[in-house]
Amino acid sequence: MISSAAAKAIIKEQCEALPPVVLPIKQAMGTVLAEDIYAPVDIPCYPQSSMDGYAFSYAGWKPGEPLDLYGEMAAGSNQTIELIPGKAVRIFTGAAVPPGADTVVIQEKIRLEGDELHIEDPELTAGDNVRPIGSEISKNALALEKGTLLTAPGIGFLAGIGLAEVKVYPKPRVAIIVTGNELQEPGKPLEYGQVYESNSASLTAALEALLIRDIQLFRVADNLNSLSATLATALEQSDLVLLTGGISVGDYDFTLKATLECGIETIFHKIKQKPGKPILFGKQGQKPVFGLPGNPASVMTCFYEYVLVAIGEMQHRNLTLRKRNAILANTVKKPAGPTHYLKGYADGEKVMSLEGQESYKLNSFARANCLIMLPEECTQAGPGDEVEIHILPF
Ligand SMILES: Nc1nc2c(c(=O)[nH]1)N[C@H]1C(S)=C(S)[C@@H](COP(=O)(O)OP(=O)(O)OC[C@H]3O[C@@H](n4cnc5c(N)ncnc54)[C@H](O)[C@@H]3O)O[C@H]1N2
Ligand code: MOO
Repeated sequence: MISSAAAKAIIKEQCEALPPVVLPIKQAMGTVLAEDIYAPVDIPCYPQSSMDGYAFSYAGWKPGEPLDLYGEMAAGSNQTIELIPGKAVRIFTGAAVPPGADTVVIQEKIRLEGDELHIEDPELTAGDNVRPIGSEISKNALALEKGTLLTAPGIGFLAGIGLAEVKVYPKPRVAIIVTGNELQEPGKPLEYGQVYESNSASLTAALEALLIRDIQLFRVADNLNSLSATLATALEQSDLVLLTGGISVGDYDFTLKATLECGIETIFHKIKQKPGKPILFGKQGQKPVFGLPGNPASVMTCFYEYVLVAIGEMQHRNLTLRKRNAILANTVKKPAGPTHYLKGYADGEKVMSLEGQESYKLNSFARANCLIMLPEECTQAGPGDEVEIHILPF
């Protein structure tokens, strides 16, 4: 059985970025640029007033003397005014500062007497309140580098330089296959021996939090033929397959067999850890496949510790949970051997291991904001001890 750290390294090495696609920028949130972007135009592409006020030539003005008012420039106006020294044009924020003018005085700092404009701003200097051509970015300059994660402001920036689409590494299309005869849909009454199916809900929510929207859900009974057929379909229609359940050693656990029938190469099966020991990671060609142990807390732990690593590689970004050290507030015990991931709640420097760590329980996970990582050799840690925590992305 491999260690948790080795498993992460293998996933990172085995997964690769999906081929780049061109997307409308409004669909590119959370993707990573697959090319350098150069500005197609100067921004701003004309000298632009940053305030409501009056534009004039600073050199053509004698402080203390009034300027003659001459016309108006509103934002969006395309009229061409050539301003001669000694005159001032009424101007509004965003409007083009006309040729001949180079400075804007704000309207709070003037006095009007008929058509005479008296400037009452002793601090005013040449060029004030005017955004020069190309002052945000000049034409053909590098706007954003390949590898940049597109955030909301980043998308706005690209729109602001006039781009309608961008070449990015796309988000994966994900298939979730939940297996188990005992599973009942939430909202329906439970029969004897049934459990509510929750893995598809938690996985879908975790994927949607990454803005992954192309998610297909398959529910399959514990039957090798059905599972193999469903897995084959899922592989055809997605970039990443997540199975839950059926990966252990029971007579009705068919996940490993189905992956082999579908030509999936097993990269590893089982990690020296708790929860989630029987996890399987395989690939069909370049397509990653995870067999997640069915217990709901194992599914979530494996998603955040391992599946995120794979999705990050596929999207050309690092999605690994952020790590830091924290001071443990209570006592935890474990046998030497496996790495343990405990549901924890971190508050400032301190972290508390929550009640209810068994892998069938989500009630502690629902209140957690981190996972406490207890390394293989650790057998006990207590109040005041420093532990490594992995911050959950919510
Ligand atoms: N003899 C052994 N038995 C088990 C071992 C072992 O090493 N030897 N490992 C245990 C561990 S650890 C885990 S984890 C589980 C993993 O089992 P499977 O992946 O085969 O999962 P299932 O048996 O199908 O389900 C486990 C558990 O989770 C519930 N479940 C499954 N799917 C869902 C779902 N979609 N929503 C909610 N709950 C689900 C299922 O009802 C079971 O209670 O194996 C141990 N056994
Ligand atoms: O390691 Mo399995 O995930 O508890 O219960």
